[in-house]
Amino acid sequence: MSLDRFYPIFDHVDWLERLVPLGIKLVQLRIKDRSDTDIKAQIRRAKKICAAQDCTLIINDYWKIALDEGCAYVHLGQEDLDHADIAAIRTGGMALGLSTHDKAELARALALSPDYIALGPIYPTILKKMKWHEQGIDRLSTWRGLMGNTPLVAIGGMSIARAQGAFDAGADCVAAVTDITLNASPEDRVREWLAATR
Ligand SMILES: Cc1ncc(COP(=O)(O)OP(=O)(O)O)c(N)n1
Ligand SMILES: Cc1nc(C(=O)O)sc1CCOP(=O)(O)O
Ligand SMILES: [Mg+2]
Repeated sequence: MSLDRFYPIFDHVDWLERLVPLGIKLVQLRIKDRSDTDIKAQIRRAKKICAAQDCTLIINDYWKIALDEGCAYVHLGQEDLDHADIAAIRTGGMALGLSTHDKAELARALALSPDYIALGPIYPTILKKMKWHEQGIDRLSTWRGLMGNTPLVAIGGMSIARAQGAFDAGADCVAAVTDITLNASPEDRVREWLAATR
């Protein structure tokens, strides 16, 4: 399954309702600190929105709810992996994306034959506090060389101006959060991303 080159990430389904119809073909719902009932309701809405727009929906963290709700794709970080049932995810037919930040994490991820691997933070991020220093663009080339044909996602401090450098270094796809959500016009920003990555 090939990934669209533009991979926006949002923390509430309201963002998907507003922005996916602009032409987004790959999106992550990254909900934090909500009840299971609320998460389930948001996932149900997100599935409808994405199905109507032919957009691939990736659910962050909540692999069990995603499985129960018939979702097609989940994203897990290294801590999430400690508690996830990978066999259940695979038996349930879900595709799997994984986060990596160093070579040990990359080896762990590759052993699970994921559908993509994300490397971050490529640049400093203001979204969340991370123990990882910025990786830099060159690290994407290192990952590319170690990953065979597994798709590579660049994340962390990404912007349109920085995207081409990530692609040139070997990324297949660029993920972004605050470049869109903190923009004065998220709609215009999404249109700009789409134009720059198509
Ligand atoms: C595409 C993509 N890459 C990395 C992450 C981060 O996942 P994780 O390390 O589990 O951290 P949280 O996003 O859960 O805070 C991601 N969500 N998506
Ligand atoms: C959620 C997330 N994961 C990262 C990682 O490196 O694993 S960086 C990141 C935040 C991305 O947000 P922004 O585009 O606003 O920097
Ligand atoms: Mg996570």
